[in-house]
Amino acid sequence: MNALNIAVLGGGSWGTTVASLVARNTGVTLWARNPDTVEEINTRHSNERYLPGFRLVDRLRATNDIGQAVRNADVVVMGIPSQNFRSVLGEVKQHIRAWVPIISLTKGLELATRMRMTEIIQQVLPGHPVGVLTGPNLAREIMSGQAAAGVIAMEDEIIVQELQSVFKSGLFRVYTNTDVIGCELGGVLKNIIAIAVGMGDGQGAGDNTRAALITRGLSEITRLGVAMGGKPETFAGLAGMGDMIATCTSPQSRNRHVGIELGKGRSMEEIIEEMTMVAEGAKSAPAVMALADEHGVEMPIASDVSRVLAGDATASRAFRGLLRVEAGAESEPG
Ligand SMILES: NC(=O)c1ccc[n+]([C@@H]2O[C@H](COP(=O)([O-])OP(=O)(O)OC[C@H]3O[C@@H](n4cnc5c(N)ncnc54)[C@H](O)[C@@H]3O)[C@@H](O)[C@H]2O)c1
Ligand SMILES: O=P(O)(O)OC[C@H](O)CO
Repeated sequence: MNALNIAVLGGGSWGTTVASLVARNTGVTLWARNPDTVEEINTRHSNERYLPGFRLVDRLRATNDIGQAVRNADVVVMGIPSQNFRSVLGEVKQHIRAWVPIISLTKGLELATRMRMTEIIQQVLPGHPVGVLTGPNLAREIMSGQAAAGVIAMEDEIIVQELQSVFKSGLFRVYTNTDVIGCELGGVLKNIIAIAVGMGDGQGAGDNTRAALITRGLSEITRLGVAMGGKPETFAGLAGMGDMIATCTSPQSRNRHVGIELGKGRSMEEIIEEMTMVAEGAKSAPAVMALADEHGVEMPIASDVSRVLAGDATASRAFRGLLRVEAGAESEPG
């Protein structure tokens, strides 16, 4: 048992899952903005809206007072979707103690600035050690007790090893990595490829097609990730290939779900209206394309997905285009 106080912010699927996992190891306060969610977690040990049918660890405590969660925290964990991340950090700033590490669970970019979440943390709260917890980690599968592996990435080799023991548990194996940029971008960029794979699946594409999209998708996200400062080997690990496989093949993935519905010919408005949870790839796609332009990286799959998301192409046209592209050497884009 650790003696650290951990604040997990965000009472959605992943924030609640991580808080429940960590509560097996040490004290956790989960901050959720919805008072009903807080009441339900504290009295019934469940969060039915996001994790239906699952029981949370009894000793997990929730609050809707962010100051109460953050004031005595030794580590702050951010499970807030990317477009609201900065505003919540602004509230964190009013309560956090000096040098407390901040770990992001979020797999998106801020649309207005194209920034990664760890960049936003460094901007809003300079001096705090920053990191990400990422990898092939579908919340409901972890809640159901299936074995999984993740990665905690921080630049400081000593702090990252200390935090590894906060997050790991019997069936959740946590590896360390010092490539924060690569690990963070692996989680962000795979979401767009999962939408592409979903678009194919929604149109009845085969297993060979899915494998081609995943493999070519991995190569284009690696090119951008490396251009932005990530290490190539990170994209072959859990945060890259691992998360690509989980997200592109799981019926639980929200990003793949968006792609499937687009593939069936539905509009983004209809799809989003029916979803209660976030699909980060749909939000971050324009920022990803702007970064690809800025770094001179060709991303044909992401570019077609972006056009469909923006309503500038239909999924069936884009998908036919993806398969029609003239093939060159395997090491080249396209
Ligand atoms: N669900 C997963 O399996 C999973 C796994 C790994 C990473 N992630 C990532 O974790 C992040 C969070 O995803 P999730 O699955 O928990 O999403 P979710 O849609 O299940 O829940 C999001 C939560 O954030 C809360 N929220 C949104 N804006 C807020 C604000 N301004 N203040 C306070 N709370 C706010 C919502 O009320 C909701 O409780 C995403 O970036 C996602 O990509 C999710
Ligand atoms: O449900 P998704 O598509 O947001 O994916 C969840 C996680 O990122 C999988 O690791």
